[in-house]
Amino acid sequence: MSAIRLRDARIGYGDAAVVQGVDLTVADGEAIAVLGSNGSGKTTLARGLLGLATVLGGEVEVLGAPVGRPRERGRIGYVPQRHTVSGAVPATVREVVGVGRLARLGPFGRLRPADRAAVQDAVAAVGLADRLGDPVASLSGGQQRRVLVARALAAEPELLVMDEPTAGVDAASQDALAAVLADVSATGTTLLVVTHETAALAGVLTRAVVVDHGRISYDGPLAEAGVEATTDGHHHPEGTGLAPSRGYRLDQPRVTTDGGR
Ligand SMILES: Nc1ncnc2c1ncn2[C@@H]1O[C@H](COP(=O)(O)OP(=O)(O)OP(=O)(O)O)[C@@H](O)[C@H]1O
Repeated sequence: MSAIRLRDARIGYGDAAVVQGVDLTVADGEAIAVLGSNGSGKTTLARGLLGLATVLGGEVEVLGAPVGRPRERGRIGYVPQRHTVSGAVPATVREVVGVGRLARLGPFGRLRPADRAAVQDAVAAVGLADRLGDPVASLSGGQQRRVLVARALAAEPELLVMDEPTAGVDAASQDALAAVLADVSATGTTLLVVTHETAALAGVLTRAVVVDHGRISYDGPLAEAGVEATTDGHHHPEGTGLAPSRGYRLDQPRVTTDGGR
């Protein structure tokens, strides 16, 4: 079974397609990066897999069933773009991550000791074990993104879709996150990660697709995806998440068309 299978997919909002003509098959257990310039349609593609953007045509199948078909909760994990946890919710790290675990249990589930252990493990995996009881609102933006990653991990999903999980996260945390994703990938979880920053995740994500004006312009090894290193080579941990902040610039993805891919 393929974890993800798109055939001539058109995805958008209302009746306007943002992504079109997309063919993409991701095998179970694969780890794939979705690259491309701002506004190219990466997020829309990811949201289409989750039923959060509209499939306007073609086929979009996830974990063996068309998107939108009711499925067991918790099989797909999602880390949304940019959003930090709502500061208005006076929830602790443990509670927010626990919600991820509840998704796996279903509407009437209750967290049992094994589930609480899974929550603790997920929080520890993102390096926030000492913040379990703290209000999420008291954490930095980057730490809050790690809470969202932990929330997705806690469900132990078969497919994990992440939209710029490293945006606004400092370099040390990016490396920690890469190690977590390597572990998750090693357990057979399929990863699809929208990112502008491939440097930290290059060891985990082997394949890449480049989205250009709503179409896939490259599909192949991440290492050959035509990204170019920034000239200064410095980290910019204060990155806003709105622009590439580290490692590689993808504003103008260079995809060669001379037969060398
Ligand atoms: N909810 C929405 N309703 C209507 N149009 C949208 C919506 N979300 C995004 N779009 C449009 O879809 C296009 C692609 O946006 P998308 O967020 O998919 O790009 P992206 O590649 O993820 O960009 P970035 O790298 O800046 O996050 C943009 O033109 C945007 O205006």
